[in-house]
Amino acid sequence: MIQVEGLSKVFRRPRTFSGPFGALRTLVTRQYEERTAVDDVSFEIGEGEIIGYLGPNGAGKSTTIKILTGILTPTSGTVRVAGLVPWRDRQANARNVGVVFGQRSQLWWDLPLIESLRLVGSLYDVPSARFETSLSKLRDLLGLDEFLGTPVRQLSLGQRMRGDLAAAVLYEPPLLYLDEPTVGLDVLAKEAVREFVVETNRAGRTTVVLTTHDLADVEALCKRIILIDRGRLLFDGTIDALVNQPRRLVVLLESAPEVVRGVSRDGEGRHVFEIHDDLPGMIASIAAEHTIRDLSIEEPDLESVIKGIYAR
Ligand SMILES: Nc1ncnc2c1ncn2[C@@H]1O[C@H](COP(=O)(O)OP(=O)(O)OP(=O)(O)O)[C@@H](O)[C@H]1O
Repeated sequence: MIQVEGLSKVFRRPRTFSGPFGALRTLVTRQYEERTAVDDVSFEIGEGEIIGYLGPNGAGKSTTIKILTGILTPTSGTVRVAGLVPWRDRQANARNVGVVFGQRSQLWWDLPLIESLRLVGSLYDVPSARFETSLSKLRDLLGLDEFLGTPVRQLSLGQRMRGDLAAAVLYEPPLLYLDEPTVGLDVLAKEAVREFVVETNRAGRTTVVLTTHDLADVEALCKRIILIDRGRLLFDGTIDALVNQPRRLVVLLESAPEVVRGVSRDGEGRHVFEIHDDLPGMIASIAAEHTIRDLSIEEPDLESVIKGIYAR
């Protein structure tokens, strides 16, 4: 469904000067600085997958999504989305994709939700019978009835998000980009969004690319994740492969030596050992040479594993 090969995006913006006459200096010097937002990234996403596209703030996630939706042109690399080059075939590509940005609505602020949905239907040339069937399914699935006649600006965040989701899938695109779809929502509303994504993916084999900082979304929805940081791809694989790592023994020693059994002290003065077999034997051999102040056993969880990858 999506093929990305050697994708890079470098932004070039005027260098700004501060201080007295800074604005004038910015104007007259015309110096530019470059920022590489996406740096030689390659991946493939198959039909029907739900992928978590993750990274810390400024990692390059939105820039990648903007390239995949055709809003931005890359500096180099090749991209195919359902066989199309998104920035060249922008209109055809737009028909293949639904997009939801959690931080801002795509709906018409002053129109009742139903009118916004009708407009989306006509913009995407959805025949009226198909529109009505699709709308009636979405009314059930997203519980739209109680606020279909309400202007979008009066909707609560959770209602607005349900409206945005409906607009994104009304024309049944094979591909859905969700950018922080649960940001700011309460627990129940988050759950409703996740159920909707699972159902949409299941019913129409819709491919979903999800960017989020909420790892509960990722654990609920994605089998596979792609991690990027500072524009570079750090990991591409299943969550199972990430989390299925040895448990760890964390030890705080009285004398805090630099190295114990080949393991260096970390920034918090702890020694962290991978547990492969005989845990009591491991503890006994450490205790034979050092006084143990504290010890604990850590199960690998997605958050700590991801933090570990970012820290590398
Ligand atoms: N239009 C632009 N002009 C210049 N620099 C930009 C532009 N858009 C993004 N950047 C820079 O590119 C880098 C990647 O930004 P991007 O928005 O893709 O990150 P992100 O992973 O989506 O972050 P977040 O999680 O905070 O939304 C950042 O350093 C950002 O400042």
